[in-house]
Amino acid sequence: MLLCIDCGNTNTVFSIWDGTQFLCTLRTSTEHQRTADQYYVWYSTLIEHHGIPADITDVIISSTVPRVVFNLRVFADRYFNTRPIVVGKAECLLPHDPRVDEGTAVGPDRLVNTAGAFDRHGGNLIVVDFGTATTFDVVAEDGAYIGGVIAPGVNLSLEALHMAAAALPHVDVTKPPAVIGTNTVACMQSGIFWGYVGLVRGISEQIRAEYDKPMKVIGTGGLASLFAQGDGLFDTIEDDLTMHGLTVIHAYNEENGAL
Ligand SMILES: Nc1ncnc2c1ncn2[C@@H]1O[C@H](COP(=O)(O)OP(=O)(O)O)[C@@H](O)[C@H]1O
Ligand SMILES: CC(C)(COP(=O)(O)O)[C@@H](O)C(=O)NCCC(=O)O
Ligand SMILES: [K+]
Repeated sequence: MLLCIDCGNTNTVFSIWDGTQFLCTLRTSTEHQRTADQYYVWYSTLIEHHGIPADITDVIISSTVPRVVFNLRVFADRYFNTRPIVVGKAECLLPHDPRVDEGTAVGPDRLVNTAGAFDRHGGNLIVVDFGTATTFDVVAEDGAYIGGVIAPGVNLSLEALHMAAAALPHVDVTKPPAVIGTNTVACMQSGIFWGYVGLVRGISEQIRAEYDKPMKVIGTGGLASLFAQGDGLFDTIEDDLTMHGLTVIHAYNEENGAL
């Protein structure tokens, strides 16, 4: 079985792929001090709790935080006796190489989203990922990542508002009942929710105009389903897109003898 690890700047997600389906998905906060042993204590406790028959033979890692990769490699080696493939490293083949400015280190999460989305939908796509940052990944006709947009994440923007303004409280992201807020919290929620709806709609439209071919828009990441309520933003929402991309890249490496 394959253990897929997607480490973002906020959360690290583990998912076990049995070749047909994901058996479980475990989420922990991303902390660069966490050791291989700490990962295992957390992982094995939950696996046992859920009664998952997990016989891990392979591990694939995508991490937007370079510092955590060392301990995740040790974790794979010590507890599963396997050498993981790490997306973005030379050892990991990609179905399509990105076409970006020379010297650009594209976020591995974006390469993985690209591979996952192309596998499901073919080319000419915009993938919108609501993570710590809100990213737009443009997938060309042939499946290559050709660039995109990086905007501040939804929670990051709310947090910045709270930190910078003495009278603004900490609030949760939610869809407010109206655009015109009649109290402070409602005003902030409106600014964030409708602000991001406008951002996603506007940027998607501008990408489409620049790209000049019909494109599908796919939403993913923790908050995508909330923004799906902002009608017509996405053609589809796929919460498991990054995990699916990891299985696609793993299979590609296996087929091409890189494992
Ligand atoms: N279902 C959810 N509802 C509300 N907030 C969420 C949900 N899932 C994730 N978040 C928040 O969205 C932000 C991005 O989360 P995540 O997608 O895990 O980011 P990353 O991949 O960058 O680690 C975090 O601040 C997280 O707390
Ligand atoms: C843009 C990101 C911070 C998004 O990370 P996330 O929100 O998933 O934690 C990450 O993809 C990254 O560090 N990218 C490197 C720069 C680039 O992709 O061009
Ligand atoms: K992400």
